[in-house]
Amino acid sequence: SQSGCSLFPHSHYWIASKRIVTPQGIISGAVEIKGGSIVSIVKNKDWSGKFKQVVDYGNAVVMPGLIDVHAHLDDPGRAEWEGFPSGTKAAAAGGITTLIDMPLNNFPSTVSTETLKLKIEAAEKSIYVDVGFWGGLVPENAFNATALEALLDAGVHGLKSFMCPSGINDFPMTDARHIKAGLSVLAKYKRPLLVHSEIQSVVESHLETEDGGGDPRSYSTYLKTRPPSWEEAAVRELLTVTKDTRSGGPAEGAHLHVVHLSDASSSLDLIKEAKRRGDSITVETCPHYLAFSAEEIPDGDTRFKCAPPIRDAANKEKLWNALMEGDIDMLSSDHSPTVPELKLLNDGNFLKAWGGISSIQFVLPVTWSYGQKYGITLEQLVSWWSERPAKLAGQHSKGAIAIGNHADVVVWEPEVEFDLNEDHPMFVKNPSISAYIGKRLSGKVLATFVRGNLVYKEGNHAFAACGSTILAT
Ligand SMILES: NC(=O)NC(NC(N)=O)C(=O)[O-]
Ligand SMILES: [Zn+2]
Ligand SMILES: [Zn+2]
Repeated sequence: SQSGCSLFPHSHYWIASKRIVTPQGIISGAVEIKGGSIVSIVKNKDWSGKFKQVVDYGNAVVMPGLIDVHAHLDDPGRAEWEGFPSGTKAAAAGGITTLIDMPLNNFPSTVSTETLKLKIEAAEKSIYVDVGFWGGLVPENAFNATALEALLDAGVHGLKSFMCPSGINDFPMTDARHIKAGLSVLAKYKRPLLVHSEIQSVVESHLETEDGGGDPRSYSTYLKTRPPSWEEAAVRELLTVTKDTRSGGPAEGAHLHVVHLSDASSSLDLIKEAKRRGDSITVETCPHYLAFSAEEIPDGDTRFKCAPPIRDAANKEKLWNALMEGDIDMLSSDHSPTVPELKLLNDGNFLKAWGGISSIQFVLPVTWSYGQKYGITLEQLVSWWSERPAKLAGQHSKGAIAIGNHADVVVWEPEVEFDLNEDHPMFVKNPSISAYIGKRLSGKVLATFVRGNLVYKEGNHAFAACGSTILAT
């Protein structure tokens, strides 16, 4: 390790624990790390006392670092909303070792080789974890295969598009024709298309432009403006093109990933059906849809505003069931912060406030804490937060504690509870806008290693930002 990159600057050492989560099960033993990679994994009886550089974490859990495939770090252009330094410090403090940054909310949006270059320049030397990039699929480039290929050649891991207005002027929405064209290019690269799946219906959008038909400080007013039928309409439309991804189809090799599913009813049923038919499709949901329900969102508390919206408690139960059944494939943060002024916290107007939940540092304890009721296991956490996200983002050397993989590791204590208040070290730029502040959670991150560098330890970060930008090849 270069000096300053690690709080434990050794290039050859062992991480020991009684609970190491591996693809072969949970073992008691040690993980040998050399030159930033995992070189061996040994069971307790085989190693005790033999090695010199051992960090023994006792009963704390050692598992692969989380991979967040959906984060908006807003850099360059809107770094006051988050930015690479604070966003990746928060990620490291939350046990996330890799994140894939979304192509919008930064300015300019990442939709070309030139704008990707700006992203990479902004990220270099200012990231504490590994960071990759999604590129934007927008009307301007969708029918221009040369431009899309250039963007994919330049290293984006796949593309992202919106089927409704994104709220960002230089990131317009796409329709099924654009998506079909994008998929045919992605097929050659075997990379995915991620889609924000809501289609604004004329009648209901009318409500939003008016006053929502009710008190704008009441969450139910906002909820009515984005009904589940918006998600259902989008998924239905998407499925007209995902059949191209089937084996032997014109876009075989491409993959469609539905981001931040909130509707656990018709939209999910359609996705399940498409999977059964052999379409290459996956779906994620986010901790805020699993933690909160519409009924409990206080009037005027716009920290909870996001799109698609958090729905009722019955829907939340269905989301958990779908996750436990394997119908929802993975989790992501959809960390989408802004400055407190745009959340309109004083005004409390749900119709006008910025939509997006600030969460990146908290997703591990949130998933764990709210999942207790459903009996979630450490292996499921790893599957939802590491293994499957790694696969989606084409990160074959990440996502598992396995020999040959990058030494990307989170060490945490599932049983330790804490209050998310001013006493808890927080690294997101604008913590006041996070819906999780004030909650009591279980699951404290002790240490985070990225490629063998101890980048975070009990409230402290490594002196230097030595995360890598990861480009698809
Ligand atoms: N422009 C945004 O970042 N929007 C985000 N906002 C949310 N989720 O409320 C998103 O992912 O759609
Ligand atoms: Zn979205
Ligand atoms: Zn998002």
